[in-house]
Amino acid sequence: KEVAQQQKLANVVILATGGTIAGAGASAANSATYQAAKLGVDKLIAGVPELADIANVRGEQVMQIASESISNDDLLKLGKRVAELAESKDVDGIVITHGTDTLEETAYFLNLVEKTDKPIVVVGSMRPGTAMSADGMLNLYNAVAVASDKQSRGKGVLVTMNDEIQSGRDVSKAVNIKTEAFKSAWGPMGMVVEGKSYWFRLPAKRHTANSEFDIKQISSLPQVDIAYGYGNVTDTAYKALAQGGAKAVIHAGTGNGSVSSRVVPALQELRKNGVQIIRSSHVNQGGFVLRNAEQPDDKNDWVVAHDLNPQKARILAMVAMTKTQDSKELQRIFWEY
Ligand SMILES: NC(=O)C[C@H](N)C(=O)O
Repeated sequence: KEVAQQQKLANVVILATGGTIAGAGASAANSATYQAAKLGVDKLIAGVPELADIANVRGEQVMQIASESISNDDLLKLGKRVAELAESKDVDGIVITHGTDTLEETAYFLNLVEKTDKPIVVVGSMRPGTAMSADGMLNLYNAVAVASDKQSRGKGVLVTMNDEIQSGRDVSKAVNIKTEAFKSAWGPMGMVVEGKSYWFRLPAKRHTANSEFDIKQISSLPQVDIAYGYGNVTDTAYKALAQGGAKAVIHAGTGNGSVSSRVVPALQELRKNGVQIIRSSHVNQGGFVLRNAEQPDDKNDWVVAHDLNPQKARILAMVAMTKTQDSKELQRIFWEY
């Protein structure tokens, strides 16, 4: 009977990378003071015995770090392992446990480069497993439930936090002290309740199997950096980033990606020297940057990030620049993904 049950269940691999979901604090009262990336994947799985009721789960430790320390090389390593597993006949879905600080970046990266329809779900937690009302167990259970569900196929990389199913493209960490931490300007795609998913929306942007990018063809990512716009800003950071070797600078601009008159000449100069300038917005919910609004992008040969926040714009710029150095191509890619 047990064998028959196992045959019916989906095979889900949990790739663990660290983060608070693998964190531990000194006392149950420590919900914010703790060390991330302490528990191994086997302990995470053993902590949620109910996983065995919804999937045949096995774990792999890909790395063990807090997500603020994730590098481009780490992204490539994780991305390549996900691609290998997605090609394997006996894998139906993949869950990635991840710190929440850069979870939105990794989820978007995978959304761009994994050529598969199989569910890929990225999940984290806001409290360590040792804390009262820890959220990691339920988030992980929900992630495995969504990764096991045939309905999750072809919907791009997903994020399950706080009972919501979010698009890995749209979602962003919006609050850092609540378990309701992840928001998307365009709303969640669905809900997951007691292991069952309820879907309401589909992503309109290109992703995964329909993407022109393939992790198997990417061996390194170009350096792309971000500089922040604010009152009284100077051009020092922008120039320093270019001097440090940035191939593109994301302008984390005020409002609709507006650029201070003190910074405009430096950005025009950088562009003349071959650095791509990409205007994004650092407004918290729903930045929306349009070409030639606020700045003459056609004249300056700059690119706009549209609704992508600066950290997501960095991911797309890096991936796109593995294929093209042409600003018009870059802009097309920013509209399509
Ligand atoms: N909640 C978290 O996971 C935060 C942690 N600093 C991380 O991103 O790894």
